[in-house]
Amino acid sequence: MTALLSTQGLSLSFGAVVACDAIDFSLQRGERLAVVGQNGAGKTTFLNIVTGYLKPSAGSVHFDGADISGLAPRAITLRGIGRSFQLPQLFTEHTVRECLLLAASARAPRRGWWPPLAQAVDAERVDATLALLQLAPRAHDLAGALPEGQRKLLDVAMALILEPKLLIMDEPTSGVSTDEKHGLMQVLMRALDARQVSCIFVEHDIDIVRAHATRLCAWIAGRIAADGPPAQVLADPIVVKNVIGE
Ligand SMILES: Nc1ncnc2c1ncn2[C@@H]1O[C@H](COP(=O)(O)OP(=O)(O)OP(=O)(O)O)[C@@H](O)[C@H]1O
Repeated sequence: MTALLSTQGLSLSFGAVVACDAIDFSLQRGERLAVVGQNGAGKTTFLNIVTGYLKPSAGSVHFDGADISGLAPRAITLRGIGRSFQLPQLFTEHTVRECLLLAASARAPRRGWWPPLAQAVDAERVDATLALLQLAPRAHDLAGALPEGQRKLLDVAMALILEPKLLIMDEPTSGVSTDEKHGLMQVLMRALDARQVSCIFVEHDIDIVRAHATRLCAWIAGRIAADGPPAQVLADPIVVKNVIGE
C-alpha cells in the first residue's frame, strides 16, 4: 500500500542543534498518529518541514503519490495537508461562519476577494462543517468571543473546509480544562472519521494519547526513538525515562 505521507532522510540543524536527524517516516491512510517528546525534541521542526514552513537541508517529502519537497505552505495546503495550531489562528473580528468562508478563500483564485469567496464554498458545506464540529449554535458569534475549546474546534473546522486528506494538529487539547479534553477529542476524531481525514497530532497529555491515537511516535533529540501502538511505545523504557519522565 502506498503511504499517504512519507519522508526520506529528512534533516535540518540549527547551528550545533540537530533538530531533525535523517528522518525516514511513513503514515498510512486512516492512521491517527500521536507525537510526543520533551520540549526541543524536534517535533515542530519535522512538522514545519512537512508543511513547507521550513526547508530541510537534506531529504524529501512525498504526499499522496507526489513529491512535495520545497513547495510553499499554501501549495501544500491545496494538495491536502491541513494544519491547526496550539494557538488557534482565527479571524477574531469575524463571526464563526465568516471564519469558514475566509478559510475557504484559500481555494479561490488569487485575484478577487469577497465575490469569488462566496462562490468558492457552498453554504451547505459550511453549515455541515459547523454542525460536525458542534459549532452551529455559535455560527453568528464573534470568533474572538469563543472559549478555548470552541476556538480549537473552529480552527479544525477552518482546516476541514478545505477538504484535506491529512490534518496535522499541534496540541489540540492545550489550554483546555482536564474535564473538557476527552470530549473535545471525541468531537475532533468523529469529525475526522466522518470526512475520512487521517491525522497527526502533537500531544503532551498521555491519557489523551492512550485514548485517541492508533499509533505513537516518541521523539528524542531530533529522532523518532520509538514508533508503534501507543501501549507498546509508552511501555518502552527509553520513552519512560526520556519522554514521560517517570
Ligand atoms: N528557528 C530556530 N532557530 C534556532 N533553533 C531552533 C529553531 N527552531 C527550533 N530550534 C531548535 O531546534 C530544536 C528542536 O525544536 P522544536 O521546536 O522542533 O522542538 P519541539 O519538540 O517541537 O519542542 P516543543 O514541544 O517545545 O515545541 C530545539 O533545540 C530548538 O531550540
